Amino acid sequence: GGIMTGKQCSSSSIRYLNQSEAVALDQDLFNEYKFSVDQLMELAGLSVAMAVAKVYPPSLYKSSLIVCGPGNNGGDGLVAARHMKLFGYKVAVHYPKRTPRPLYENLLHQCKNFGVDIVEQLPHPKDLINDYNILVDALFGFSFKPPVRDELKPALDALLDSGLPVCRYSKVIYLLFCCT
Ligand SMILES: NC(=O)C1=CN([C@@H]2O[C@H](COP(=O)(O)OP(=O)(O)OC[C@H]3O[C@@H](n4cnc5c(N)ncnc54)[C@H](OP(=O)(O)O)[C@@H]3O)[C@@H](O)[C@H]2O)[C@@H](O)CC1
Repeated sequence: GGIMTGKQCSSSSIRYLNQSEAVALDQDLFNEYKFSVDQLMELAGLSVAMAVAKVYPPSLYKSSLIVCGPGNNGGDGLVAARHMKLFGYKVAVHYPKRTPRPLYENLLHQCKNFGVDIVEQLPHPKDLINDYNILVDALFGFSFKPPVRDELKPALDALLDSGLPVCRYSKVIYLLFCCT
């Protein structure tokens, strides 16, 4: 049995997964439950958008910036961007390192078609506050190996140094939404 087996979701049993548990859960979802990557990514991104909207409603935090990394975590961010746009946010995506795979290319295409603004060059972290009310961290998931390489350092600095609220997420979010 995998990590999902026999687990009940109740508020008292909710806790964060560590990196190896998140990887194991992923393997369970693929191998035992036969989910596809796009299915899981759509569920993850929608859950992120719903969680963000619950904590930072678009009526109060109108303008959002989602910082997307090169892997599946970045893909979750692209999905979240599309849903957040539908929820009424003004949405911008910064996606500095693009992995040439149809999965990501199609998600980016969908973002553009949904009116998400693609920002190539970020302003200085301290100036982000002039344009945005919240940031969403979709830079790395469980395959991140520190230290961060130079190519993605500016994206990370934006998330660390803006002074804006930053929504961070992990697998646990969509597990919660699966269970409730
Ligand atoms: N598995 C699934 O199907 C699903 C997973 N989901 C989500 O995906 C997350 C895991 O996704 P993932 O395995 O693609 O890896 P992720 O952490 O996003 O990034 C890897 C990228 O980062 C790069 N990189 C690493 N270290 C670096 C460094 N120091 N500095 C710079 N770059 C660095 C690395 O580059 P590389 O080292 O390979 O050249 C690679 O390009 C998981 O946490 C969950 O949120 C959901 O979508 C549901 C479906």
